[in-house]
Amino acid sequence: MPQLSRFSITTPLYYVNAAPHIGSAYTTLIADTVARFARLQGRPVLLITGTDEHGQKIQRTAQERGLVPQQQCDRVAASFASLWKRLDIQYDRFSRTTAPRHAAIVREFFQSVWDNGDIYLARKQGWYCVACEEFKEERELLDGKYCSIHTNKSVEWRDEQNYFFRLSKYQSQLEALYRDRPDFIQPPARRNEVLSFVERGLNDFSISRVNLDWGIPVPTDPEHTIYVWFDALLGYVTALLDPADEPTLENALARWWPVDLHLIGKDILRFHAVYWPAMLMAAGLDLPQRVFGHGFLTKDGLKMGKSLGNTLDPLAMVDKYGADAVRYYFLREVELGQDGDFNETRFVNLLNAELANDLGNLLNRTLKMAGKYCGGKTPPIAAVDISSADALKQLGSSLAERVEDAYRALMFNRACQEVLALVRASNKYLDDRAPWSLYKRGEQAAVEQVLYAVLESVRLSAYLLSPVIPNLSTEIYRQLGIVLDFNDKTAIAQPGLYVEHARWGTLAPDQLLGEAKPLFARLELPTDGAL
Ligand SMILES: Nc1ncnc2c1ncn2[C@@H]1O[C@H](COP(=O)(O)OP(=O)(O)OP(=O)(O)O)[C@@H](O)[C@H]1O
Ligand SMILES: [Zn+2]
Repeated sequence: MPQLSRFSITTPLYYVNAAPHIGSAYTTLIADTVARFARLQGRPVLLITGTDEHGQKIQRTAQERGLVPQQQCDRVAASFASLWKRLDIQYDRFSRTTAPRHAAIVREFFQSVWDNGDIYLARKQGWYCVACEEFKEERELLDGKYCSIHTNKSVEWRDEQNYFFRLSKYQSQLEALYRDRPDFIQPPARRNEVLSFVERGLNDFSISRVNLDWGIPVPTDPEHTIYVWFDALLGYVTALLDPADEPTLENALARWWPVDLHLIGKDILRFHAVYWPAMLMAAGLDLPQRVFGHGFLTKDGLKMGKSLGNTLDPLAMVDKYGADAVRYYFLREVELGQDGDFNETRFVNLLNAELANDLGNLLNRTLKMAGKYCGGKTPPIAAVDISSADALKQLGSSLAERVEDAYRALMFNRACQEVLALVRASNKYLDDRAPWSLYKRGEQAAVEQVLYAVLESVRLSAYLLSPVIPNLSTEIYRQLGIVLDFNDKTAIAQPGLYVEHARWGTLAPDQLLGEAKPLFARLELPTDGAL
């Protein structure tokens, strides 16, 4: 069997200024779904997430809470890791920028850019948003000098000696990159944003701070601390080290570099699509394959964020509704790249309609019929004996290809809708063929054919939705009498499994079915106990 290509994906390394919220969970859920789909196909996968722990934002937050910065970092990093567990996120690496190995990587990288002549000392004046950890152009600010992302934080004037990175030197190389690799930045709206930013002309940016000790000292001048973003982006590289590796760039880049996909929110697009590739060029390293900047989850039109505090608590959501429900809602409901406003009533209605009714009831009523009409076993027929004109066989046979395309294009809502189309067609098929009447008329062969076609369609749906709803998919398989745990990375990556399970017609005849149980309990509409 040919070796399938490796796949590496990153989420942002989240600031540890506050516990994670549903926005941080959103990016991580998507990344996990992409990673799970690649694993399902048998590809070697590395999913990187982690935390960005340096800088003034963290130092100040720790001060406000009466903690030393490392305590603040340890507490919040742990809350991220435990949320990912609750949401069934299977990351391979959790990169923390306060790890000593990371400092070694940053020093080596800085030195290599320094040796390339791309770092110099100069005076920096400008408006700084501590919540963004970014200098802002005056024209970008709201009235009263507020940050346009952190609308409750006013920017601060800075005038200091900083080390600068010669970004301007990479103007034409960056333009060539965007031209030659039109897919480097996605979706197109984000690409256009970057193109027009770069067209205006790139300025060198400062990569050190003075009067800040919470960070990594500049190797050539320890009075200065490396700018948090210069350090944080390299957290992706540190994460590539195997635990036993010496922390050198060579070791880090040996296996998984370049990263296939940096998945981020649109707030940090410039860092990933402009600064980061230029930094890599300066160090003579390969560039990542693609950067996807998704939209914001909003509340009343404003980006939910830790700094604004207008967030939803993902733990409360998981406690109330379960991980699969949360995963399904965000992947199915929001078109990646667009903003999405969260609405709990819509959440409940969608899950009731699609998971409880369309999918759950279909499985339940078909299993009950199989219990009555086929002795609790899968019907004793083979898929090849079902006519190729059969509606479900037809739809099911081409489904994997469409769903694969959708996952590859990161169009999860489309992937879910494609599967849902088979589920809905199965419900209609069952109603139209009415196996209960066929049974009364003694048409056993027809009953078996109908039940096989529906059960097999449910199985295929569960398989293809498993990157989104791994627990429900495992439960569907169990009820169908098939042992496969979609949270078991090794089990799902067995060679040949994808080819076998992603096609229509895999369900074996005459096998004992599992016990039928309601798959997904209907949710109550929110009243006063709303999230
Ligand atoms: N409202 C949101 N919608 C979608 N993604 C979000 C949202 N908020 C944060 N994210 C994700 O988190 C990343 C930013 O991480 P960060 O740690 O800065 O979180 P934050 O909540 O935006 O913090 P702050 O409000 O302090 O800026 C974004 O690029 C995106 O991946
Ligand atoms: Zn800001």
